[in-house]
Amino acid sequence: MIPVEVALERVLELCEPLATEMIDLREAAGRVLAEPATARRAQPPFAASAMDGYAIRDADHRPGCKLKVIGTSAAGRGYSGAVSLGEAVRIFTGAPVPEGAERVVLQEDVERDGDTITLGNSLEEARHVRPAGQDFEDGFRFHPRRRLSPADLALIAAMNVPRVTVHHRADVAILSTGDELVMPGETPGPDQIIASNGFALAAIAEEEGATARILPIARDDEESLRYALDLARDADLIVTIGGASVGDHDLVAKVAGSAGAEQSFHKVAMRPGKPLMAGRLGRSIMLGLPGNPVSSIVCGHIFLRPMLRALHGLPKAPLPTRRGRLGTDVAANGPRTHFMRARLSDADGQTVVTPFDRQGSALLTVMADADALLIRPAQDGPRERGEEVRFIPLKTLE
Ligand SMILES: Nc1nc2c(c(=O)[nH]1)N[C@H]1C(S)=C(S)[C@@H](COP(=O)(O)OP(=O)(O)OC[C@H]3O[C@@H](n4cnc5c(N)ncnc54)[C@H](O)[C@@H]3O)O[C@H]1N2
Ligand code: MOO
Repeated sequence: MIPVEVALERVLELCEPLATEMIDLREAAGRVLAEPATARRAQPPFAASAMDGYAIRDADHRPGCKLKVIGTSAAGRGYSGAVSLGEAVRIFTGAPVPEGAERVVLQEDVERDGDTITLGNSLEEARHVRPAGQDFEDGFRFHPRRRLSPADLALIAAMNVPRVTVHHRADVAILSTGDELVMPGETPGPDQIIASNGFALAAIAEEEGATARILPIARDDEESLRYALDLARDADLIVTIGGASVGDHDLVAKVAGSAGAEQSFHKVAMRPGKPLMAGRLGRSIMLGLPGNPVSSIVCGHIFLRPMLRALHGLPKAPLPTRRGRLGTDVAANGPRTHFMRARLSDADGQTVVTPFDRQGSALLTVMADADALLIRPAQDGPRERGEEVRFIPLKTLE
């Protein structure tokens, strides 16, 4: 058994950024730029008004000053002339500030009578002009090391960049193994259960921006497993579920090995998730997850997410952890890092992490309710309520 950190390093060694492709910006949400986007113009490209009002000279900015309105500058249709002393141009938010004008007075601060405006007594200090290039200059390079967010897309669009170069989405093939499994909606025999884990793993993969396909269930015989692995041979990542342990029917390592898989490791000092394995099979990376539902989902978070991030071009790193206070006493931990399913709450601005009483690796109801995985390091002693602990949030957007 190797420690979780070492196992993660090993799986990440298998993951290099995928090839790149150019796509329309409209398709780029959640993708990772493989090359910087370069602004093809400054923003704003001209000094622009930040308010609706009148563009005037600084020297005319006095209470009671009377100015002649000589034209209009609207967004998309500027005023081509210049503003001299004693003159003003009607201007709207986003419109180019005409030559000569140095500030914009709010329309609320003037009185207009025909073509004349009179500045009021309480004038604002602010110029209400956005200088050209205030947001970014022409040639500005943008290369965030994150999945493109809604704001990132708007920024790239504003840079007048309609297409971007990104890493391919990882193609993840998910393969459940076991004679006991049938798909939801089928009629299980008396000794059968529903293959549930693939749905969680596919969703985790898709949340990370990968495409996921759930392959037909492989039976507990070598031929069926070989056939299923063959269906997955074009995948970037093959995730097998079950058949990873030491039972007579746990054939994944054996069949993958005879198909030419190079195993990086098998068995990790973690709970749940001990019989995890990883390696390479042909052009694919292979991640063999234990069959117990909670084990497979926890391994999906701890290993699959960082692997997909690396394949998509993000830095190789464990999932970020956060700090909180224990909501209850916990007993000493054993030799494996324990990822305890836990609930988060808030007390006086501090996050409180309370592990569920029931931690069985077959309890999907508990896993589904968990807000976080409380991390209990291997061999950690007993801990008391209120002590600081680390956890991995699972439901970040709620
Ligand atoms: N003698 C030992 N027995 C076991 C050990 C061990 O070290 N020595 N490890 C235990 C641990 S820990 C785990 S975890 C499990 C994992 O075993 P496998 O990966 O071989 O998984 P299976 O035996 O195939 O299945 C375990 C469990 O999960 C159910 N399962 C499998 N696939 C799915 C699926 N896609 N959806 C829903 N449920 C699934 C399966 O029916 C079993 O109930 O081994 C322990 N045993
Ligand atoms: O490692 Mo198993 O995943 O404890 O249930």
